[in-house]
Amino acid sequence: MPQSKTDLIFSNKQSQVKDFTFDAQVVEVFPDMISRSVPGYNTIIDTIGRLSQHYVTENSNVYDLGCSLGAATLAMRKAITANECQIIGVDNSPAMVERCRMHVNAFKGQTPVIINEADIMDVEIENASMVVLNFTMQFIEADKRTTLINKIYQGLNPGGILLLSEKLIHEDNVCNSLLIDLHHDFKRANGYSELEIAQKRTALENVMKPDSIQCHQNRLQQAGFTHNTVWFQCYNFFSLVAIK
Ligand SMILES: Nc1ncnc2c1ncn2[C@@H]1O[C@H](C[S@+](CC[C@H]([NH3+])C(=O)[O-])CC(=O)[O-])[C@@H](O)[C@H]1O
Ligand SMILES: O=C(O)C(=O)Cc1ccccc1
Repeated sequence: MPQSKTDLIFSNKQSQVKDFTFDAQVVEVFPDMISRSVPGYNTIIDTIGRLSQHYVTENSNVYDLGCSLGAATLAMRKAITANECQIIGVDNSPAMVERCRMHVNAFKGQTPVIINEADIMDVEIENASMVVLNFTMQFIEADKRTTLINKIYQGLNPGGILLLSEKLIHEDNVCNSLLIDLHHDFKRANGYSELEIAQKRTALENVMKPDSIQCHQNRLQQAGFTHNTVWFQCYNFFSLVAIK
């Protein structure tokens, strides 16, 4: 990923903090924002690449839903060894899609990549060996999440894998506060001020609604996934894999 500008979006006091959107201003600083805000982000991207090497099969589709600037797509394109497959990245932010296409075109790779500007709720999933939802489902309305996971299950081939990463809430209030405090410490250690932390929290309040790990696992089981395991957790962020 090319060098990114420093995220200063929430550094000045705003009289009214607006709901967070993935606009051109966010795109400009996104790599810096996500790596300073999400513990383990780079580990997760590396692991997505590793998993794609194992799970992506010949003549199949690979989906990166909510692909942002294409970090997961590029990690998979580097790692995939199977022939005749394609990666389909999807994002509904025009600014993200434009920059993502630039990133994808800046590197060469064996596996073809298509970046579609669309709502992931409208995308058909078919003949998939791997689907990535890396910190995207938390932005989908809660009542649509079951439909989305069911659609992914239906579109996966037997043996196919879903990688799902999300911010989480802990069902126990004391543990939940502890995890949030540790996340805020992490942000402070990465140079964010109290004002930046507080204003971003307000901006995300209406647009990002995390579920508990238990809620995610129940949804996956109800969709038909018989195997799933959390492979990563740091504070209130986790990543799991589910296999059909
Ligand atoms: N309904 C939707 N349809 C399509 N895209 C959507 C939708 N809702 C949100 N998005 C898109 O989902 C992405 C979420 S960021 C994913 C990081 C990436 N996966 C990464 O591995 O770097 C996570 C974060 O910033 O916390 C944004 O680009 C939105 O435009
Ligand atoms: O910053 C946060 O608190 C997050 O939850 C992570 C994040 C990262 C990038 C955009 C939106 C949320």
